[in-house]
Amino acid sequence: MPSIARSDYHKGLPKAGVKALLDNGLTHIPDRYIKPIDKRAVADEVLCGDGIPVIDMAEFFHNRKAVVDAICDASREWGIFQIINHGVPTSVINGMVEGVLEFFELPIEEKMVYYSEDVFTPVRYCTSMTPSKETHMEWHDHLQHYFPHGEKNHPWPHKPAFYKSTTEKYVNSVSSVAKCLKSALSEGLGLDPDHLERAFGKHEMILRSNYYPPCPNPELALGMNGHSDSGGLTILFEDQVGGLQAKKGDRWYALKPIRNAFIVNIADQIEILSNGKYKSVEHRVTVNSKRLRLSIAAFCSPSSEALIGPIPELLDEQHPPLYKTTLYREHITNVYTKYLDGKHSKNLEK
Ligand SMILES: O=C(O)CCC(=O)C(=O)O
Ligand SMILES: [Fe+2]
Repeated sequence: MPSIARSDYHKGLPKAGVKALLDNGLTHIPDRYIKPIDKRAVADEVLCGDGIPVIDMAEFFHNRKAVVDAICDASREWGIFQIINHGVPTSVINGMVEGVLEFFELPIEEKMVYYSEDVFTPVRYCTSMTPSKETHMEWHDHLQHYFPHGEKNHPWPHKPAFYKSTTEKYVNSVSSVAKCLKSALSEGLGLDPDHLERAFGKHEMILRSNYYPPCPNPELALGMNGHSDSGGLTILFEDQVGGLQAKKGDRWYALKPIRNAFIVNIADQIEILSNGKYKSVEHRVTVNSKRLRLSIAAFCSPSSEALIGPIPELLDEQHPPLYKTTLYREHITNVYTKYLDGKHSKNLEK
Protein backbone atom coordinates (compact mmCIF):
# COMPACT_ATOMS: atom_id res chain seq x y z
CA MET A 1 0.00 0.00 0.00
CA PRO A 2 1.50 3.42 -0.89
CA SER A 3 2.41 5.85 1.80
CA ILE A 4 0.10 8.84 1.94
CA ALA A 5 2.11 10.91 4.39
CA ARG A 6 1.32 14.58 3.95
CA SER A 7 4.94 15.49 3.11
CA ASP A 8 4.95 13.11 0.11
CA TYR A 9 2.44 15.20 -1.71
CA HIS A 10 4.60 18.26 -1.63
CA LYS A 11 7.94 16.83 -2.70
CA GLY A 12 7.59 13.55 -4.56
CA LEU A 13 5.23 12.56 -7.27
CA PRO A 14 1.66 13.23 -6.12
CA LYS A 15 0.41 9.91 -7.47
CA ALA A 16 -2.52 9.74 -5.11
CA GLY A 17 -4.09 12.59 -7.00
CA VAL A 18 -5.50 16.06 -6.57
CA LYS A 19 -8.40 15.11 -4.32
CA ALA A 20 -5.86 13.62 -1.89
CA LEU A 21 -3.84 16.84 -2.02
CA LEU A 22 -6.89 18.86 -1.04
CA ASP A 23 -7.98 16.37 1.62
CA ASN A 24 -4.53 16.92 3.15
CA GLY A 25 -5.12 20.64 3.50
CA LEU A 26 -3.43 22.00 0.40
CA THR A 27 -3.98 25.75 -0.06
CA HIS A 28 -1.71 26.53 -3.03
CA ILE A 29 -1.02 24.28 -5.96
CA PRO A 30 2.38 22.56 -6.09
CA ASP A 31 4.78 23.70 -8.85
CA ARG A 32 4.14 20.53 -10.82
CA TYR A 33 0.63 21.80 -11.62
CA ILE A 34 1.62 25.29 -12.68
CA LYS A 35 1.41 25.58 -16.45
CA PRO A 36 3.94 27.62 -18.41
CA ILE A 37 2.44 31.04 -19.13
CA ASP A 38 1.88 30.33 -22.83
CA LYS A 39 -0.11 27.17 -22.03
CA ARG A 40 -2.59 28.72 -19.59
CA ALA A 41 -6.20 29.38 -20.51
CA VAL A 42 -6.67 33.14 -20.46
CA ALA A 43 -10.35 33.71 -19.73
CA ASP A 44 -10.56 36.98 -21.71
CA GLU A 45 -9.35 35.25 -24.86
CA VAL A 46 -11.96 32.48 -24.81
CA LEU A 47 -15.02 32.96 -27.01
CA CYS A 48 -18.61 31.98 -26.25
CA GLY A 49 -19.41 28.54 -27.67
CA ASP A 50 -23.09 29.19 -28.40
CA GLY A 51 -22.39 28.50 -32.07
CA ILE A 52 -21.43 24.88 -31.33
CA PRO A 53 -24.37 22.88 -32.69
CA VAL A 54 -26.98 21.30 -30.40
CA ILE A 55 -28.69 18.47 -32.27
CA ASP A 56 -32.05 16.99 -31.30
CA MET A 57 -31.82 13.23 -31.83
CA ALA A 58 -35.56 12.73 -31.26
CA GLU A 59 -36.06 13.09 -35.01
CA PHE A 60 -33.37 10.55 -35.94
CA PHE A 61 -35.81 7.79 -36.79
CA HIS A 62 -38.49 10.00 -38.39
CA ASN A 63 -36.65 12.79 -40.12
CA ARG A 64 -33.34 11.01 -40.57
CA LYS A 65 -31.92 13.08 -43.41
CA ALA A 66 -32.15 16.37 -41.48
CA VAL A 67 -30.48 14.88 -38.40
CA VAL A 68 -27.77 13.14 -40.44
CA ASP A 69 -27.01 16.41 -42.23
CA ALA A 70 -26.80 18.28 -38.92
CA ILE A 71 -24.41 15.67 -37.44
CA CYS A 72 -22.18 15.65 -40.50
CA ASP A 73 -22.08 19.44 -40.90
CA ALA A 74 -21.13 19.79 -37.22
CA SER A 75 -18.44 17.11 -37.57
CA ARG A 76 -16.95 18.89 -40.58
CA GLU A 77 -17.15 22.40 -39.21
CA TRP A 78 -16.43 21.93 -35.49
CA GLY A 79 -15.65 18.28 -34.80
CA ILE A 80 -17.79 18.70 -31.69
CA PHE A 81 -21.49 19.12 -30.95
CA GLN A 82 -24.07 18.36 -28.28
CA ILE A 83 -26.97 15.95 -28.60
CA ILE A 84 -30.25 16.10 -26.71
CA ASN A 85 -33.12 13.56 -26.63
CA HIS A 86 -30.55 10.85 -27.34
CA GLY A 87 -32.65 8.13 -25.72
CA VAL A 88 -30.40 7.35 -22.73
CA PRO A 89 -32.71 7.51 -19.69
CA THR A 90 -31.88 10.13 -17.08
CA SER A 91 -31.97 7.36 -14.45
CA VAL A 92 -29.12 5.56 -16.25
CA ILE A 93 -27.02 8.74 -16.35
CA ASN A 94 -27.77 9.56 -12.71
CA GLY A 95 -26.93 6.01 -11.62
CA MET A 96 -23.57 6.21 -13.36
CA VAL A 97 -22.78 9.61 -11.86
CA GLU A 98 -23.72 8.45 -8.37
CA GLY A 99 -21.50 5.36 -8.66
CA VAL A 100 -18.51 7.38 -9.84
CA LEU A 101 -18.90 10.01 -7.13
CA GLU A 102 -19.07 7.31 -4.46
CA PHE A 103 -15.96 5.67 -5.87
CA PHE A 104 -13.99 8.91 -5.62
CA GLU A 105 -15.18 9.36 -2.03
CA LEU A 106 -13.56 6.05 -1.02
CA PRO A 107 -10.46 6.26 1.20
CA ILE A 108 -7.34 6.83 -0.90
CA GLU A 109 -5.93 3.39 0.03
CA GLU A 110 -8.90 1.71 -1.61
CA LYS A 111 -8.55 3.72 -4.81
CA MET A 112 -4.78 3.23 -5.01
CA VAL A 113 -5.33 -0.52 -5.34
CA TYR A 114 -6.25 0.31 -8.94
CA TYR A 115 -3.39 2.73 -9.57
CA SER A 116 -1.79 2.26 -12.96
CA GLU A 117 -0.30 4.38 -15.71
CA ASP A 118 -1.12 1.79 -18.38
CA VAL A 119 -4.09 2.92 -20.49
CA PHE A 120 -4.99 -0.70 -21.25
CA THR A 121 -5.26 -1.85 -17.65
CA PRO A 122 -8.86 -3.13 -17.28
CA VAL A 123 -9.59 -0.87 -14.29
CA ARG A 124 -7.32 2.06 -13.68
CA TYR A 125 -7.29 4.80 -11.07
CA CYS A 126 -4.84 7.53 -11.93
CA THR A 127 -4.26 11.23 -11.74
CA SER A 128 -3.39 13.54 -14.61
CA MET A 129 -2.40 11.30 -17.57
CA THR A 130 0.90 9.54 -16.95
CA PRO A 131 2.36 11.27 -13.88
CA SER A 132 5.83 9.72 -14.08
CA LYS A 133 6.34 11.12 -17.59
CA GLU A 134 4.84 14.57 -17.14
CA THR A 135 6.57 17.78 -16.23
CA HIS A 136 3.28 19.67 -15.92
CA MET A 137 0.43 17.72 -14.44
CA GLU A 138 -3.27 18.12 -15.04
CA TRP A 139 -5.67 18.97 -12.22
CA HIS A 140 -7.85 15.87 -12.25
CA ASP A 141 -8.06 12.29 -11.02
CA HIS A 142 -9.75 9.60 -13.03
CA LEU A 143 -11.21 6.13 -12.94
CA GLN A 144 -10.92 4.33 -16.22
CA HIS A 145 -12.16 1.04 -17.67
CA TYR A 146 -10.83 -0.63 -20.75
CA PHE A 147 -13.41 -2.88 -22.40
CA PRO A 148 -11.88 -4.96 -25.17
CA HIS A 149 -14.34 -6.40 -27.67
CA GLY A 150 -16.48 -9.23 -26.31
CA GLU A 151 -14.89 -9.15 -22.85
CA LYS A 152 -16.77 -11.46 -20.48
CA ASN A 153 -15.15 -11.01 -17.08
CA HIS A 154 -14.38 -7.42 -16.35
CA PRO A 155 -12.77 -7.05 -12.90
CA TRP A 156 -15.27 -4.54 -11.54
CA PRO A 157 -14.44 -2.56 -8.40
CA HIS A 158 -16.45 -4.00 -5.48
CA LYS A 159 -17.26 -0.59 -4.09
CA PRO A 160 -19.69 0.98 -4.36
CA ALA A 161 -21.73 -2.21 -4.54
CA PHE A 162 -24.11 -0.91 -7.23
CA TYR A 163 -21.28 0.41 -9.42
CA LYS A 164 -21.09 -2.63 -11.74
CA SER A 165 -24.78 -2.66 -12.63
CA THR A 166 -25.10 1.10 -13.17
CA THR A 167 -21.93 1.25 -15.26
CA GLU A 168 -22.96 -1.72 -17.40
CA LYS A 169 -26.28 -0.04 -18.14
CA TYR A 170 -24.54 3.19 -19.01
CA VAL A 171 -22.01 1.50 -21.31
CA ASN A 172 -24.77 -0.37 -23.17
CA SER A 173 -26.85 2.78 -23.64
CA VAL A 174 -23.93 4.88 -24.80
CA SER A 175 -22.82 2.14 -27.21
CA SER A 176 -26.24 2.33 -28.91
CA VAL A 177 -25.89 6.08 -29.29
CA ALA A 178 -22.41 5.57 -30.77
CA LYS A 179 -23.85 3.12 -33.30
CA CYS A 180 -26.46 5.66 -34.49
CA LEU A 181 -23.79 8.34 -34.79
CA LYS A 182 -21.48 6.06 -36.78
CA SER A 183 -24.31 5.25 -39.19
CA ALA A 184 -25.05 8.97 -39.66
CA LEU A 185 -21.37 9.77 -40.19
CA SER A 186 -21.10 6.95 -42.75
CA GLU A 187 -24.07 8.31 -44.69
CA GLY A 188 -22.55 11.78 -44.62
CA LEU A 189 -19.54 10.37 -46.46
CA GLY A 190 -21.82 8.94 -49.15
CA LEU A 191 -21.26 5.40 -47.85
CA ASP A 192 -23.69 2.78 -46.65
CA PRO A 193 -24.82 3.26 -43.03
CA ASP A 194 -22.77 0.32 -41.72
CA HIS A 195 -19.50 1.36 -43.28
CA LEU A 196 -17.82 2.87 -40.22
CA GLU A 197 -19.17 0.11 -38.00
CA ARG A 198 -17.42 -2.41 -40.27
CA ALA A 199 -14.23 -0.33 -40.48
CA PHE A 200 -14.10 -0.28 -36.66
CA GLY A 201 -14.10 -4.09 -36.65
CA LYS A 202 -14.25 -5.49 -33.13
CA HIS A 203 -14.78 -2.12 -31.54
CA GLU A 204 -13.53 -1.33 -28.05
CA MET A 205 -14.40 1.20 -25.42
CA ILE A 206 -12.46 3.09 -22.82
CA LEU A 207 -14.71 4.68 -20.23
CA ARG A 208 -13.04 7.39 -18.20
CA SER A 209 -14.62 9.33 -15.37
CA ASN A 210 -12.74 12.57 -14.78
CA TYR A 211 -12.94 14.10 -11.31
CA TYR A 212 -11.83 17.75 -11.15
CA PRO A 213 -11.81 19.01 -7.55
CA PRO A 214 -11.85 22.76 -6.90
CA CYS A 215 -8.39 24.19 -7.55
CA PRO A 216 -6.90 26.84 -5.23
CA ASN A 217 -5.19 28.62 -8.18
CA PRO A 218 -7.35 27.86 -11.20
CA GLU A 219 -5.74 30.47 -13.45
CA LEU A 220 -2.35 28.74 -13.14
CA ALA A 221 -3.53 25.20 -13.86
CA LEU A 222 -5.54 23.21 -16.38
CA GLY A 223 -7.92 20.35 -15.67
CA MET A 224 -6.85 18.80 -18.94
CA ASN A 225 -4.30 20.03 -21.47
CA GLY A 226 -5.29 20.73 -25.04
CA HIS A 227 -5.53 17.41 -26.87
CA SER A 228 -7.53 15.53 -29.43
CA ASP A 229 -8.90 12.10 -28.55
CA SER A 230 -7.14 9.19 -30.17
CA GLY A 231 -10.14 6.87 -30.57
CA GLY A 232 -12.99 6.95 -33.10
CA LEU A 233 -15.55 9.16 -31.45
CA THR A 234 -16.12 10.29 -27.88
CA ILE A 235 -19.46 10.58 -26.11
CA LEU A 236 -19.05 12.76 -23.07
CA PHE A 237 -21.33 13.47 -20.16
CA GLU A 238 -20.54 16.58 -18.13
CA ASP A 239 -22.26 17.98 -15.07
CA GLN A 240 -23.47 21.58 -14.90
CA VAL A 241 -20.22 23.20 -13.74
CA GLY A 242 -18.60 23.92 -17.12
CA GLY A 243 -14.94 24.13 -18.08
CA LEU A 244 -14.70 22.32 -21.42
CA GLN A 245 -13.37 24.38 -24.31
CA ALA A 246 -12.98 23.42 -27.97
CA LYS A 247 -10.63 24.92 -30.53
CA LYS A 248 -11.66 26.09 -33.95
CA GLY A 249 -9.07 27.79 -36.10
CA ASP A 250 -6.79 29.37 -33.53
CA ARG A 251 -9.54 30.35 -31.06
CA TRP A 252 -10.92 28.55 -28.02
CA TYR A 253 -14.70 28.36 -27.44
CA ALA A 254 -16.34 27.53 -24.09
CA LEU A 255 -19.10 24.94 -24.21
CA LYS A 256 -22.21 25.64 -22.18
CA PRO A 257 -23.39 22.61 -20.18
CA ILE A 258 -26.88 21.35 -21.10
CA ARG A 259 -28.55 19.12 -18.53
CA ASN A 260 -28.68 15.45 -19.63
CA ALA A 261 -27.14 16.20 -23.02
CA PHE A 262 -24.07 14.42 -24.34
CA ILE A 263 -21.17 16.14 -25.99
CA VAL A 264 -19.94 14.24 -29.02
CA ASN A 265 -16.52 14.79 -30.44
CA ILE A 266 -14.84 13.35 -33.46
CA ALA A 267 -11.55 11.69 -32.56
CA ASP A 268 -8.40 10.99 -34.56
CA GLN A 269 -9.32 7.69 -36.16
CA ILE A 270 -12.57 8.97 -37.68
CA GLU A 271 -10.64 11.98 -38.95
CA ILE A 272 -8.20 9.55 -40.60
CA LEU A 273 -10.93 7.21 -41.94
CA SER A 274 -12.84 10.16 -43.40
CA ASN A 275 -9.63 11.44 -45.00
CA GLY A 276 -9.92 14.67 -43.06
CA LYS A 277 -13.58 15.40 -43.84
CA TYR A 278 -14.52 15.13 -40.19
CA LYS A 279 -12.32 17.03 -37.76
CA SER A 280 -10.79 15.54 -34.65
CA VAL A 281 -11.29 18.56 -32.45
CA GLU A 282 -8.69 19.84 -30.02
CA HIS A 283 -10.18 20.48 -26.59
CA ARG A 284 -9.09 21.31 -23.05
CA VAL A 285 -10.59 21.72 -19.61
CA THR A 286 -10.26 24.65 -17.22
CA VAL A 287 -10.80 24.36 -13.47
CA ASN A 288 -12.35 26.66 -10.90
CA SER A 289 -11.80 27.42 -7.24
CA LYS A 290 -15.30 26.67 -5.96
CA ARG A 291 -16.88 23.59 -7.42
CA LEU A 292 -16.02 20.00 -8.09
CA ARG A 293 -16.61 19.04 -11.73
CA LEU A 294 -17.31 15.56 -13.08
CA SER A 295 -17.21 14.35 -16.66
CA ILE A 296 -17.57 10.84 -18.05
CA ALA A 297 -15.96 10.14 -21.41
CA ALA A 298 -16.82 7.04 -23.45
CA PHE A 299 -14.09 6.66 -26.06
CA CYS A 300 -15.58 4.47 -28.78
CA SER A 301 -12.70 3.08 -30.76
CA PRO A 302 -11.92 0.71 -33.60
CA SER A 303 -10.45 -2.67 -32.85
CA SER A 304 -6.88 -2.54 -31.61
CA GLU A 305 -6.06 -4.79 -34.57
CA ALA A 306 -7.78 -2.65 -37.21
CA LEU A 307 -5.59 -0.99 -39.78
CA ILE A 308 -6.81 2.58 -39.89
CA GLY A 309 -6.38 4.61 -43.04
CA PRO A 310 -8.49 6.74 -45.37
CA ILE A 311 -11.49 4.77 -46.68
CA PRO A 312 -10.61 3.86 -50.31
CA GLU A 313 -14.06 4.90 -51.61
CA LEU A 314 -13.29 8.49 -50.55
CA LEU A 315 -10.12 8.74 -52.62
CA ASP A 316 -9.71 9.90 -56.18
CA GLU A 317 -7.40 12.24 -58.07
CA GLN A 318 -8.91 15.30 -56.43
CA HIS A 319 -8.86 13.67 -53.00
CA PRO A 320 -5.51 11.99 -52.42
CA PRO A 321 -4.92 10.24 -49.07
CA LEU A 322 -3.94 12.76 -46.39
CA TYR A 323 -2.93 10.17 -43.83
CA LYS A 324 -0.82 7.09 -43.58
CA THR A 325 -2.49 3.86 -42.65
CA THR A 326 -1.65 3.18 -39.06
CA LEU A 327 -2.19 0.66 -36.36
CA TYR A 328 -4.46 1.87 -33.65
CA ARG A 329 -2.43 0.55 -30.73
CA GLU A 330 0.73 2.12 -32.06
CA HIS A 331 -1.17 5.32 -32.58
CA ILE A 332 -2.72 5.58 -29.15
CA THR A 333 0.56 5.08 -27.35
CA ASN A 334 1.89 7.97 -29.40
CA VAL A 335 -0.97 10.21 -28.55
CA TYR A 336 1.13 13.04 -27.18
CA THR A 337 3.80 13.01 -29.86
CA LYS A 338 1.55 11.85 -32.56
CA TYR A 339 2.03 12.07 -36.22
CA LEU A 340 -0.87 11.56 -38.51
CA ASP A 341 1.58 12.08 -41.29
CA GLY A 342 4.16 14.66 -42.22
CA LYS A 343 1.52 17.12 -43.43
CA HIS A 344 -0.83 16.96 -40.54
CA SER A 345 0.41 16.85 -37.04
CA LYS A 346 -1.09 18.33 -33.94
CA ASN A 347 1.66 19.05 -31.53
CA LEU A 348 0.17 18.65 -28.15
CA GLU A 349 1.36 20.37 -25.05
CA LYS A 350 2.68 18.48 -22.09
O1 LIG B 1 -13.85 16.75 -18.89
C1 LIG B 1 -14.11 17.05 -20.04
O2 LIG B 1 -15.02 17.84 -20.32
C2 LIG B 1 -13.32 16.51 -21.19
C3 LIG B 1 -12.60 15.25 -20.90
C4 LIG B 1 -11.73 14.82 -22.03
O3 LIG B 1 -11.48 15.54 -22.95
C5 LIG B 1 -11.15 13.47 -22.03
O4 LIG B 1 -11.34 12.72 -21.05
O5 LIG B 1 -10.48 13.15 -23.04
FE1 LIG C 1 -10.68 14.45 -24.61
